[in-house]
Amino acid sequence: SWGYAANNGPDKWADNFPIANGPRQSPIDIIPGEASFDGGLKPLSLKYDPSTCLDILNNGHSFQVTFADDTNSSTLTDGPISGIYRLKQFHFHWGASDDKGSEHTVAGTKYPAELHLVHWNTKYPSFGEAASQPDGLAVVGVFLQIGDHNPSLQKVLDAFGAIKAKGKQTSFPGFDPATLLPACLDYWTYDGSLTTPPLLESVTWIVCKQPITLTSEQMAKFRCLLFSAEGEAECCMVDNYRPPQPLKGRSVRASFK
Ligand SMILES: NS(=O)(=O)c1ccc(B(O)O)cc1
Ligand SMILES: [Zn+2]
Repeated sequence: SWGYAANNGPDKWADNFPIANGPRQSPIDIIPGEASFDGGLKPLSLKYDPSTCLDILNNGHSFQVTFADDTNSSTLTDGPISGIYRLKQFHFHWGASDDKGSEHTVAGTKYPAELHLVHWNTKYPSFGEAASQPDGLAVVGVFLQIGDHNPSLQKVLDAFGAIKAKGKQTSFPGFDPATLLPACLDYWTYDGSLTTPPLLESVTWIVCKQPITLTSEQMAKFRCLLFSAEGEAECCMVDNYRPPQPLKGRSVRASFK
């Protein structure tokens, strides 16, 4: 099935997922000078309850931390969206070296990694239903850049020993994803898609301007995970990012001047 290798990677996804060439695909290159400030955009309201944090999983494409989404305990409201969106999971994309790894880029600049906090619109009965609707999902993207040690991220990295191979999962209680957010929540927003198959065009993207930091040693730990399952030839989980896609006439709005 799909992956990030030459034979099953982003350039091949259109074979099985023709929407890969659709009108609102993600990620994109964000050009700040071409984004239009929209004074009507509200500040993001992210309210997360650490008790909804369930487990951490290596799904063979990334690792993800999954949340209980049966109540409105961990939500995204305001910003560019209307209504209440529930946090379902967060995951990352990263490179084989610190000079690449993010999915969105900023005037061509690649960051070493990108965090995605995935939320679904509670006007629909479930994540699966929402994922097929044009206003079904809202993903908050946060860039990672090399700098100071990140104690919050270290808690996630410390769980990697239990999820090295594809399909491994372990309980991960009490983690507060708000500790992964930058101090400043200025953002760009545009209508886009999932960045992996099925590439559904159901995402309101909310990309934070300010990165969070981690050390190069912390970044190196991401690269110890495996795409491969136990017993298979080991394949390091790196370069699990889709490159920027054509804007196709879309507007990118900025919440800040
Ligand atoms: N990379 S992403 O945030 O666009 C994303 C989120 C969820 C899913 B999924 O649930 O299949 C796929 C991609
Ligand atoms: Zn993602």
